[in-house]
Formats: sequence, C-alpha cells, structure tokens
Amino acid sequence: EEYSHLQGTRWNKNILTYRIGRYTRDLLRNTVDSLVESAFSVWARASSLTFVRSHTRNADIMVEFVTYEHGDLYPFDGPRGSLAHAFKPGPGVGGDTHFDDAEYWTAGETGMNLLVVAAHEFGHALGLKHSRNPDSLMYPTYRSSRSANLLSIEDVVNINALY
Ligand SMILES: CNC(=O)[C@@H](NC(=O)[C@H](CC(C)C)CN(O)C=O)C(C)(C)C
Ligand SMILES: [Zn+2]
Ligand SMILES: [Zn+2]
Repeated sequence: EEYSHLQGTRWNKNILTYRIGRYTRDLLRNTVDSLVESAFSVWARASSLTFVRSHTRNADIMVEFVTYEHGDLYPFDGPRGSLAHAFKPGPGVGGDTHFDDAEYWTAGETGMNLLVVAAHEFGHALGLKHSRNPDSLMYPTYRSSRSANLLSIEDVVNINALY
C-alpha cells in the first residue's frame, strides 16, 4: 500500500540514508543486504538519487521484516495477501518500509522475490503512487516474472518528474 495521506510527496534532498533493522530468517543477512542495496540502485540508476546505508537510528528510510501487529496502524495479515508496505517521504515514519515476514522471501522465482518487492516499496518511499500499467513496477499486484526488467519507461519518467 502507499499511505499517501500520511506524508509529503517527495524528499527535499537527493542523498538518502537507509538502515536495515529486523531481518528475515528466510535469507542470509548479507543476501538481504545486497538485495536491498540492489533495489535502491534500481532507482539510483534511473534518477539523480543516491542511497547510503546507515547503522544509526536517524536514517531516512528504515527497512524491516515484521509480522502482524508491528507498531503502526497497518498490521500484516499472515502468508500471502499483503506482502509489504512503505510510507511516503517525510520525517519519522516517512519512507519506512516493512516486509511481511509471514511470507517466504527468496532471491529467485519461488516464494516472494525480495528484489522485486523492495523495488516496488522503495518507489513508494520515494513518493511514487501505484500505476494502472501492468508493465510498471508500481502496479499494485505482485508478479515474480518481472525480476528481469524492473523499471518500465513510465517508472523512469515518473521518478524523474519527482526529482
Ligand atoms: C500476492 N499479493 C499481492 O499481490 C498483494 N499486493 C501487495 O502486497 C502489494 C505489494 C506488491 C505489489 C509487491 C502491496 N503494496 O502495494 C505495497 O506497496 C495484493 C494484491 C494481494 C494486495
Ligand atoms: Zn504498492
Ligand atoms: Zn508497517
């Protein structure tokens, strides 16, 4: 989901920090680290944005794997259903990205592909809304086959219209 009613529409800086909090046990930590970094680089390559990993609590974007009730107004729902959500740009919870750890997270075609889902969520964390174009990364339903060419032209146009 993108909770657009909560935050502003864009960050007012081009260098953003992110921190990974709670991990999933479905993947090795450094696999999660590299998939998250790759998902950010999808957007960095298509725009003027730069992402820097931080280990301090005041990072712009907090990335976490959580289940069910987890401290915001949007509890997860167990396996399948909602896979993840991210908050629009802004202070505090703004930009924060949560993955439902009741899913089975993978780096491949089985389960839920973390790179594909993270790239979608980070689009929201940067201020993008959903697209009605099934080819867009910001289409509201998950499709594992997408993992090849992540961004559509529309996604590149939209991120550059924002930054
Ligand atoms: C398999 N389950 C789905 O396809 C579900 N879709 C999602 O969980 C979206 C994330 C995908 C697109 C990575 C939620 N979203 O928009 C977050 O920003 C449902 C369509 C069932 C809601
Ligand atoms: Zn979404
Ligand atoms: Zn959440």
